[in-house]
Amino acid sequence: MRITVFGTGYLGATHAACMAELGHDVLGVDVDPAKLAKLEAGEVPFWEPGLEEVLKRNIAAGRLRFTSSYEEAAEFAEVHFLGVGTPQKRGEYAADMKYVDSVIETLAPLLTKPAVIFGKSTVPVGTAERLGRMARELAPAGDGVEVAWNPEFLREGYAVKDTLHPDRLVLGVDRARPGRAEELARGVYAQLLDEKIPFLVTDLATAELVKASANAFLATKISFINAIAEVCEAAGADVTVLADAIGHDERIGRKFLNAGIGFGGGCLPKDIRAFMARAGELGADQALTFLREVDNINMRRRTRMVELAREACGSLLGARVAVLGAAFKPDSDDVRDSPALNVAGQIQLQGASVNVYDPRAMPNSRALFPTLSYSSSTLDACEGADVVLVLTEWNEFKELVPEDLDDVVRAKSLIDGRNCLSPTVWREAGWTYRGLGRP
Ligand SMILES: NC(=O)c1ccc[n+]([C@@H]2O[C@H](COP(=O)([O-])OP(=O)(O)OC[C@H]3O[C@@H](n4cnc5c(N)ncnc54)[C@H](O)[C@@H]3O)[C@@H](O)[C@H]2O)c1
Ligand SMILES: O=c1ccn([C@@H]2O[C@H](COP(=O)(O)OP(=O)(O)O[C@H]3O[C@H](CO)[C@@H](O)[C@H](O)[C@H]3O)[C@@H](O)[C@H]2O)c(=O)[nH]1
Repeated sequence: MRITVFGTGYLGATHAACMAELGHDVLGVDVDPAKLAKLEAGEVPFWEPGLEEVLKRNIAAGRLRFTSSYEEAAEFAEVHFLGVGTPQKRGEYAADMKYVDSVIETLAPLLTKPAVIFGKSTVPVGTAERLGRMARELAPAGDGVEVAWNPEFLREGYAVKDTLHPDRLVLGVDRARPGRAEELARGVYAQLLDEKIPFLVTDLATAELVKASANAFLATKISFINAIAEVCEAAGADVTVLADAIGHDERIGRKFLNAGIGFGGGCLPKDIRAFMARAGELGADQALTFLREVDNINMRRRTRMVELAREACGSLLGARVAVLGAAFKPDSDDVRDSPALNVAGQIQLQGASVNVYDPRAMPNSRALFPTLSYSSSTLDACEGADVVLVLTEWNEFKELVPEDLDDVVRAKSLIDGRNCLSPTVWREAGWTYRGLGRP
C-alpha cells in the first residue's frame, strides 16, 4: 500500500521506516529541511537502536522516501498518518495543538480524492472528531475524507521492536460516519494481524483516552514506588527489595517499579498534564486530581537528589560534581524534560561546578543546557569530583566498578539516582554509597 507519514521525529521516522519494512511504499513528510536531508541520506537524526538499519534497507529497496511537499504527499497516497508533536503549551498544562492543526489545514485542501488520515500523535480527547470536521470542510473531496485515531505506544530505545511487534493495535473510528478506516488499517497492519497481535476497534474518544490513560497509569506506577521510596528513606527500608517482593504478585507486576529520580521525556510528564487539563475542560477535573500528586512526587525526587548531593559535599558552593547521564532514559538521546539535566542544572545554580557525560545525548544536552560543562568520557567527568551522581542507567554506568574511579575522584562518594549499582560492592571498596529509597 502507499502510505504517507506527516512528522518524521521519534515517532514518525520510526513509523515510516517500519511501515516500509512491512512492505509498503512510504513517503515521510516534514517541515524541517535539515531533518529531511539526514533521513534522505539514510541517517537517523536521533539515537534509536536498530532504526538506522531499517531506514537504510528500505531507502535502498526504493520503498521509503522523504519530502517537504504536501502536494506530492496528497497525490501519493490515500492513507496518511499524522505523527507531529503535541508539546505542553508554554505556561499551561494543556497540549499545544498547533502542529497537528497545521497538518490538517495544509493537507485537507489538497485532498481531491477520498482519503483516510490516521492520527498517531497523543492528543486531548475530542481532537479526532474536531479534526474530522475540519478536514471534511476544507477538502475538495468533502465527506470522502475520514479522520481515524491509531494511538502509538512505542517506547524510545525499543521503538523498532515496539512498532513491528506491538502489544496491541488500537483504532478509533468515527461511529457516526462508517467509512474505510478499519479496512485500510487492516491492510496496513495485515502482517501484524496475521501474527495475532490484538486489534481493538473503538470509537474515536475511547481510542484517544486509551493512550492518555496508558501513560497516566505508567506515570502513576512510577510515582507510587517513588512515594514508597520516600517512606523507605524515613524508615531505613530498601525500596528495591520491596519492589521485587510486591512485583512477584502478578496483579502488581515488577515492571515500572524502579524507584529513582523519576520519569521525564517527551511523553509522560506532558501527557499527564494535558490529560488533567482536558478533564478540567470537560468538567471532570475532580477525576484526575491524583495526577497532580503523581507529578508532585515525581518532581520531589529531583529535589531530593539535589539535597543528597548537597549533604555529600557539605555545601554545593565551589563543589565539583560529576553527572553520569543526561538522557531521560538509557538507549535514547532524548533530553526533553530530562530528570538528569534538571538535577544537573539545579546543582549548578547552587554554585557547584557540574561536569556531565552521556554516551549519546551530548549534542542535545549542549543545545538545551549550554551553560553546563560537558566531558567526553566517564573518567573526564569524574576527574577531581567531590561526588559522582549516576542519573541515567546506561549499561556503561551500570558496569562501573570502584577501581575505575578510585584514582580519579577527589572524594569516594557516589549517589545512585537510578538504584542501578550494588551498594555492597561500592561500600566494600571504601566508597560512600547513597541510593534513593535504600539504606
Ligand atoms: N517519542 C515517542 O516515543 C512517542 C511515542 C508515542 C507517541 N508519541 C507522540 O507522538 C507525537 C510526536 O512525538 P515525537 O516524539 O515524534 O516528536 P518530535 O518533536 O520528535 O517530532 C515531531 C516532528 O513533526 C515535525 N513537524 C512539525 N510540524 C509539522 C508539519 N506541519 N508538517 C510536517 N511535519 C511537522 C517536526 O519537524 C518534527 O520532526 C507526540 O504527540 C507524542 O506525544 C511519541
Ligand atoms: O520503573 C521505571 C520506569 C521508567 N522510569 C522513567 O520513566 C520515564 C519514561 O520511561 P519509558 O516509559 O520507558 O519511556 P518513553 O519512551 O517515554 O515511553 C512512554 O511514553 C511513550 C510516549 O507516549 C509511550 O508510547 C510509551 O508506551 C511509554 O512507556 C523515563 O524517564 C524512565 O527513566 C522510571 O523512573 N522508573
